[in-house]
Amino acid sequence: MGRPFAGPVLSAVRHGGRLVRLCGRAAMPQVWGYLLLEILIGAQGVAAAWLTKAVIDALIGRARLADVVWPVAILSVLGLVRGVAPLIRRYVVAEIDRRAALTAQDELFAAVERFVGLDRLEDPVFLDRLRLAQQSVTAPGGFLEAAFGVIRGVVSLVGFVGSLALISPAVTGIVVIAAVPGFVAEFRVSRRRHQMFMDIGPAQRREMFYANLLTSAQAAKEIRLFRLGPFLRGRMTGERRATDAARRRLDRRELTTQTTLVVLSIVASSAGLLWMVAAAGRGQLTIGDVSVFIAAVAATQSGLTDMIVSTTAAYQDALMFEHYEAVLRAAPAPAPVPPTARPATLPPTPSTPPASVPAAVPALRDGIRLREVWFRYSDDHDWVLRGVDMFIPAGATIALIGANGAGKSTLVKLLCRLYEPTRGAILWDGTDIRHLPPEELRDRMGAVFQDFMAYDFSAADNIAVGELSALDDEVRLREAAELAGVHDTISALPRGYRTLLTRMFVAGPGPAGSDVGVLLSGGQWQRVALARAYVRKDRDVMILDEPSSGLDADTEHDLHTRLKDVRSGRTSILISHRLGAVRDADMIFVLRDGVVAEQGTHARLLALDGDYARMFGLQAAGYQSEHPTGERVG
Ligand SMILES: Nc1ncnc2c1ncn2[C@@H]1O[C@H](COP(=O)(O)OP(=O)(O)OP(=O)(O)O)[C@@H](O)[C@H]1O
Repeated sequence: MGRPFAGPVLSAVRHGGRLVRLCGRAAMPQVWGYLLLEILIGAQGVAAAWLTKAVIDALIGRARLADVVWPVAILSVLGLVRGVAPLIRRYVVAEIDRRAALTAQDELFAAVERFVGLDRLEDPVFLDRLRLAQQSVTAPGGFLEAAFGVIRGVVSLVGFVGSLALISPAVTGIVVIAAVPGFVAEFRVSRRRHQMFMDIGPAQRREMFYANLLTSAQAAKEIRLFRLGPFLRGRMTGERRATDAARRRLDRRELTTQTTLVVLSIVASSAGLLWMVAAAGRGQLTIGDVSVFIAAVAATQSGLTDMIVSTTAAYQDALMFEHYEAVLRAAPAPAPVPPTARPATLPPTPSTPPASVPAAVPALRDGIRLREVWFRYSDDHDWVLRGVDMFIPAGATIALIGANGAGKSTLVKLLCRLYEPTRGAILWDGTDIRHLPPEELRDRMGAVFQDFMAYDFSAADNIAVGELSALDDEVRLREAAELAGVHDTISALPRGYRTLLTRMFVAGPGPAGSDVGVLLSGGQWQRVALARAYVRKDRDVMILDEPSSGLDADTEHDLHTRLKDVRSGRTSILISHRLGAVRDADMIFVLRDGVVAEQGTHARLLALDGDYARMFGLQAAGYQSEHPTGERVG
């Protein structure tokens, strides 16, 4: 075995060891029980063969019935073991699978949660690895089944090969040596299969994307209207055909390998049979010997084949588990959580505590400074920010404006530490936010993002996700909804705040006949997202990225007047294309070409007669021309 073969095998052994430890952590008694069962199943075959020989030889030697009672009784017990043990084994493996998969899934998602920013979740290589990691732990018991199958095979083979060797060392050698090429070939196929899984990852992800699109209610409007169905189906099946072709190539290789293995073993067993017939003819073997020999050759061959299949399956699972370990390794180590600081969670509390750190971010006193901030999403992307200098005074309401793609949303994502500046720094009262615990920093902020989430939860839960401590606090939820102007809408729903804002998970009509999921309009959803931000209105910094784009004129006006009262004395960052909505801000920043091109109050920027004045003039002119009386508006 050369280095290129030994390296992956050793690494698979290491990963396999960790996979066993994972199963042990999740279901230790079951793992031990399973191992004992496999040893028992492996040993019973050999014992049965020798007991059968004893019975046959005794009967041929005209022994009394009493002499064979015990061997026959033990044979019956062994028969029972052979029948029942596999059933128990199936149950135990399923139980190990359930427990270990639960632990592994929780650990995996806890690790994903610990990544500070979003960059990993936007990295296709990482996403492929994550998918393989998820796949690798859907049935961790599968690895044990394969690995313990090898142990069972070893126990059984040692017995049968030993028995065979007692009768004919030469035949034993032939049978064992005939299996070696199969072993090596199967390992090679295994490695290729693992590589194939990696290679087809992107195509599988695209296929999944098309499949989800074709069944998404949101996408259905455009798919029906533009008749996109056949086009998307064509792309989906195209991806499937490509992955199927890769699988087929490998299946053919495996078929060739396994056929060769079977032919080799049949040749070996035929040679053994010939020898045995000749030896029995010469009177060198008893009938009992013949029975043991036939059982041993058959068992050795099938045992070797099973071992090859089990070993390569275990090898394959261990290689796949490497992806799970890589994700866990890449995630920052979990920080200890003070027992009292544990937040309420939605949905039910995971068994592993979420990453958190002791409070270390002080309330904002002076302000947030962006110092020469440069940013691009990756080395392959263009610069979005090219040296932004900006000071956001504590307690002020500031507005960010600029053309589409100017980098406004990017800038606020940097403030939340969802990405790190490529160069420069963001200072929270003079401290670089990279030195602050991200969870604590985010705890000091509230936000409505442009692409806010519409969760398939109830209305109450949809607001409470902004502040989980308010989950059961109807007064706070209602207050937030009132501020966002959505209380009346929610109250009028069939189950008020407990109405599901989705039709995905409705279980059917309840006693009141009102268990219907309700779909909200775009503007209503936006108000729910606003309520989600308002429920944490006491936070130091509130970010509202296009909070009013879907709102009607009355609500938009309401939102901005209320925001001032609600946030008075607290820092707010407002992004909007409707300049009328931001004119009252204490400071307006205009982003252009990756830098702050203009800054000042509304009046100052108008006086400056730059971009802001031009854009404001355009919008104001639009309103004026539409005004029925022709009077000035603004
Ligand atoms: N996750 C991302 N990965 C790569 N590029 C991105 C990502 N998000 C945004 N961009 C790019 O960064 C640039 C700035 O985007 P950003 O969303 O910050 O602009 P914006 O000023 O908020 O625009 P808009 O007014 O249209 O909302 C755009 O060119 C966009 O394509």
